[in-house]
Amino acid sequence: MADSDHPRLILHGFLSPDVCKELEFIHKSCGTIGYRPNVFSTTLSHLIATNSPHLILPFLPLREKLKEKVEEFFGCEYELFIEFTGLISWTRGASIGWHSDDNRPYLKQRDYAAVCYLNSYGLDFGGGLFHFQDGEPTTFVPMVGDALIYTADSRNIHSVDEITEGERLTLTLWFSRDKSHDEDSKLISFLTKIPFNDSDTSSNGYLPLPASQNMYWFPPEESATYQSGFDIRCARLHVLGYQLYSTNATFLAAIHSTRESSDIILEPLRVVRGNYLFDYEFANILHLLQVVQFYHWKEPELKRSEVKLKPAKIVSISTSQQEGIQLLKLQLLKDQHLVETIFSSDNRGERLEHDWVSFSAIVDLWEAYTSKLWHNMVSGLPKWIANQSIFVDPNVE
Ligand SMILES: O=C(O)CCC(=O)C(=O)O
Ligand SMILES: [Fe+2]
Repeated sequence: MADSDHPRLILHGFLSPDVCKELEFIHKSCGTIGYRPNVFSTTLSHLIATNSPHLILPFLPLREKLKEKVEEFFGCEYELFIEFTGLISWTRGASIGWHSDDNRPYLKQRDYAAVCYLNSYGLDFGGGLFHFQDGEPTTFVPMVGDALIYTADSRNIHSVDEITEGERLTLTLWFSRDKSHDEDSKLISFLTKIPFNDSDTSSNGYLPLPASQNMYWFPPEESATYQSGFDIRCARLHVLGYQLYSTNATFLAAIHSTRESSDIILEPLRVVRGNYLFDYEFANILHLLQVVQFYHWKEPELKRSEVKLKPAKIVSISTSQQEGIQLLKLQLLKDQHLVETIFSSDNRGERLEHDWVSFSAIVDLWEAYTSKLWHNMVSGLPKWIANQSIFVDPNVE
C-alpha cells in the first residue's frame, strides 16, 4: 500500500457509520459556501461564529485519533499541530486536478493530510474517484468510514474526478509542525469571546445564530449576486420537502417591497410540509434546519425505540398562508432548477415517510442533544484555555 517514495496510509472502517451520520447532520445543517465552485464547507470556526460551538465536540475524539495515527505512521510523535479541521462536500460539477496540498505559498505549513470519507462512491455520489499520480494505489474509491492519509508535499500529487451526481462528503484535516499554525489556539480565542451562561440552560443560549447572508447564497456563476441562485439552507429544506412560513407581521409587506427577504429568515419561522403547518416557532432558519436534519438523522432510531409519543400540533394551511409560503420560496430559491441540480440527490425526504408525531418528539430530542453538548463544552472550556489546546475531557461523559 505504501512505499517510501510515496508515503501514504489507507485505513478502512476508521470511522463508525453513526459518527459519519452525525457529521453529515452537522454539515447539512451548518455548512456554508465553500472555497471552490459547487463545494460546501463547515469549519470549526464557522460553528463557533454561528453560536454552535458545542458542535465541535463530536470532532474532538476523531481529531485526536487521526493525529495519533499520522504521528505514529510518519514517526513524528508529539510534533504535530492540527492546522485545519473541516467538513467538505462536493456536488455535481466539482473536481480538482493534479496538485499537492502544500502547493501555494500560504499552504507551505501543511505537512500531512487526512481525508475521511463520510459517504460512498456509487451509493451516495457518482464520479469523485481519488487518484495518485505516482505509486500505489493509483485510484482510491471513497467508501463510508475510510480514511486516507498522505504527505502534503509533491510525493503525493493527487486529483479528484468531477462529481457527476450526488454529494460527496469528507472530514478533512491538515497537520503542521509549525505551532504558529495551530488551529486550537485560533479556536480558543474565538471561544473566549462567546458570553457563556451555563447556569441556566433553559435560557436557550445554545440556539444557532446565522452568519451573514453571502455565506449561504449559492451563485450559479462567480459573481455573488442575489438575482439568481439560491439560499443553501432553504434549498436543503426544499429537497427534503419542507417549506417556510413566517408569522412576522411585516412579512407580506416586506416581500412585496425592496426589503431583503433574507432578513425574514433570521427571525422566528414555522415549518410547513404538504398542507400542514407545524405549530412551533423556531428561532431562525438555522434552528429550523438543525431540527429537520436531526430528524433525518435520528428518525430511524426513534422508530425502533418504541418511546411513547405525544400527538403533534399541526394545522391546515389556508390559501393566503400558502401564497405567503410560495412568495418566500421564490425569493430564497431564485433558481429552483439549479437547486435540483446541486442537491437533488438528497431524496431522503422521499425515502423517509414524514411523520409529524415523530417530528414533534425530535424537537425535544434535538434540545436534549444540544444542551448536553453545550454543557459539556462549557465544562471543558477552562481546561482548554489553560492548556491552549482543545481535547476530549475524560471526566466529562
Ligand atoms: O476529497 C478528497 O478526496 C481530496 C480533496 C483534495 O485533494 C483537497 O481538498 O486538496
Ligand atoms: Fe488535495
